[in-house]
Amino acid sequence: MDIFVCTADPKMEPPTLVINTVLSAMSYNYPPEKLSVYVSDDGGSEITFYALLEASLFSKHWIPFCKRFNVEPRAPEAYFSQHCPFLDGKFAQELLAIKDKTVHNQRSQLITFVCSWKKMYEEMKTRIETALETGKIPEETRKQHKGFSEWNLNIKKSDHHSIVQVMAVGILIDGRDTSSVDDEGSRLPTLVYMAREKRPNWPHNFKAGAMNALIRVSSEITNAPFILNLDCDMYSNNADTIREILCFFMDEKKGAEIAFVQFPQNYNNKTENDIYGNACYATNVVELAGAGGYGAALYCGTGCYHRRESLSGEKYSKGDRVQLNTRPKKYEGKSVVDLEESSKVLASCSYEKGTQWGKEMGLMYGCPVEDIVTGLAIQCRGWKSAYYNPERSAFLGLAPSTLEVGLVQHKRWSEGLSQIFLSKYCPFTYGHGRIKLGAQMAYSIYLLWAPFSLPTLYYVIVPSLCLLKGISLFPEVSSPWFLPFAYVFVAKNVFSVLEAMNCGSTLKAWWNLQRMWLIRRTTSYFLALLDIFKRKLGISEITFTLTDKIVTEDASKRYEQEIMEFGSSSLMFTILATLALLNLFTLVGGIMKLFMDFKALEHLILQIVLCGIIVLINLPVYQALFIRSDNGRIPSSVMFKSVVLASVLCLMPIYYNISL
Ligand SMILES: O=c1ccn([C@@H]2O[C@H](COP(=O)(O)OP(=O)(O)O[C@H]3O[C@H](CO)[C@@H](O)[C@H](O)[C@H]3O)[C@@H](O)[C@H]2O)c(=O)[nH]1
Ligand SMILES: [Mn+2]
Repeated sequence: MDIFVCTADPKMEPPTLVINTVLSAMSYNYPPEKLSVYVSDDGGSEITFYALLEASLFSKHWIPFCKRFNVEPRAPEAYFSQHCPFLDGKFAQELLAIKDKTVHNQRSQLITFVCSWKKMYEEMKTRIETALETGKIPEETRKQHKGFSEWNLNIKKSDHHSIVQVMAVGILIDGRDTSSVDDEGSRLPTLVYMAREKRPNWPHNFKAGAMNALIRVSSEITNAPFILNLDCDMYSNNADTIREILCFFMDEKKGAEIAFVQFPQNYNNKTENDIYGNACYATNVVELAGAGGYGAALYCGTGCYHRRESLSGEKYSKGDRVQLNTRPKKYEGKSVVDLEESSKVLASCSYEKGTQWGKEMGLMYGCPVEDIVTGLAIQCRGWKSAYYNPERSAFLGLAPSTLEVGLVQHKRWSEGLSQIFLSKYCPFTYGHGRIKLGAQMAYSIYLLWAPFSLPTLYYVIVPSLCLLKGISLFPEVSSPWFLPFAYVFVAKNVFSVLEAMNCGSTLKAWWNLQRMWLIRRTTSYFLALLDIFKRKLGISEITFTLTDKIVTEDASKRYEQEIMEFGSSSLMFTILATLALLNLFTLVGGIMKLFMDFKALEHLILQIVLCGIIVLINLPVYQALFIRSDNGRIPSSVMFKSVVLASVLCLMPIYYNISL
């Protein structure tokens, strides 16, 4: 099993986060000589390399501890934060009360261990954080690994990751080496650091480029038949997952056709009522599982186990039974230095020139959601994929904890997804005859996110403006045509609430999700749609805005209290505040009109209901505009712009023609 962990920027993705993921992956319950962890560092940062060196030393104590006491989760930060009560006075009292001697001894031994490893972990964390702040690595450590010499020549600063010219492959632990053992004398898994070469004039293809370099480098070093792909913020939360997924791949009847097994993205920082709609209750339990039912689970970029052949571009053909134990082991007999040197060639910019990498081989280039399009292409090459959502989350990651970060992420996603729909990979054409119709449709509900912004914008602008002018758009209450409208509205929402609650959501979380859908569709998806057109016209290029994994203490407090975070003058906030105000103005205007002419209620009722719901859903926006005074409120410049824009919209004359 080769495990790939991708990271791209030591400031936005702190090295301590990366090593937590790495340590959790290294301590899987799986034979260490068959387990390797590869870290791709697109930031080319010496500090990340240093952090990994620290982690490799820490792992010698951590792995045997985890295995001996069978602890979970095995990411130290998460473990210590969950087991803090362990160390307080109450626990000591409970310990005294345990009569059984063996249990008592075991418990007290565990506590001694936890205390000493926690201290050791905290010290290591401080060293790494100091190194990150000062940009300096202790001289002592520098001497410990020749890998640091890579940073002597070319770069001083790793901030400019697009001009970073470091190329390094450092094998920090060589799993073949019988002398690299942990505290208890057991072998350690292999640990490799890779920073592929980057040059200003070569496209580096973001995460897809990093993954492809990892596929090649790992094939040179360990060449395991299965690959687990993790983002740097997603730690393993269950040490037995590898053994579980092997049941899919090695199933006598159906195993051979399985290309990958995808787990849902779950988060360890989610709050009770999921203010930013990250938890995806119904998506994880119903939608993705449904696609998996068609043998076409979507590849979601992290928490996914792959069969190496399928990821490298091979087609599935019936009767092809891969002999897992007879794979060529190219690395046998080669020294670490040789392996590092030969891997560097594979991680260089020019290696892919004139090859099929990024097209037929590896992850696909040219799309900001490389994961989804690659998964679809693999399925169209005849493979099947499975979706697995066990009771205990297999992985836990970090969900965006501010509104802006979440919206930027959705913009990238919706842009990439709709780009697939408009490309030759459109599931209805490319997938025709290759994947089932149900699977094509399952893909399309995501691929059409961006265009869905248009009807949503229509519904939040036009009916409200017409209400203000007294123009009726929907059937009157007494008309038989009123029924279908009312039915669709009620049935859709009742169903949606029941479904969400059934999947573990709370009522408030469902309501919050409705707000997020409204906001996403009118901001992220709309802007994504504009960018898609710009790209079609050749005006803009594809980008990948990294999701920031750290927030200020102040903002993270508000996140825990589920108070929406605005606090910047992003264009998206101007749009959402304008729409919220527009509906507030039109609702007030509409109601005033009713006071003058009560009979109008009959034909304006649906618009009033619609406008009223939009206002209700936007309550946190009005609070952020007018009531709140903390740093997360909507800045006054945005407020000013949106008041002007909403008023202009209200004053706009509307010409209409009733021909009925
Ligand atoms: O040039 C890059 C950019 C990103 N990454 C890594 O890619 C991962 C995902 O980036 P992130 O900013 O966290 O994006 P998310 O939106 O949170 O990621 C989701 O969406 C992406 C596609 O848009 C997928 O690649 C991810 O796997 C999936 O988790 C992270 O580990 C990054 O370090 C790189 O290695 N190189
Ligand atoms: Mn992420």
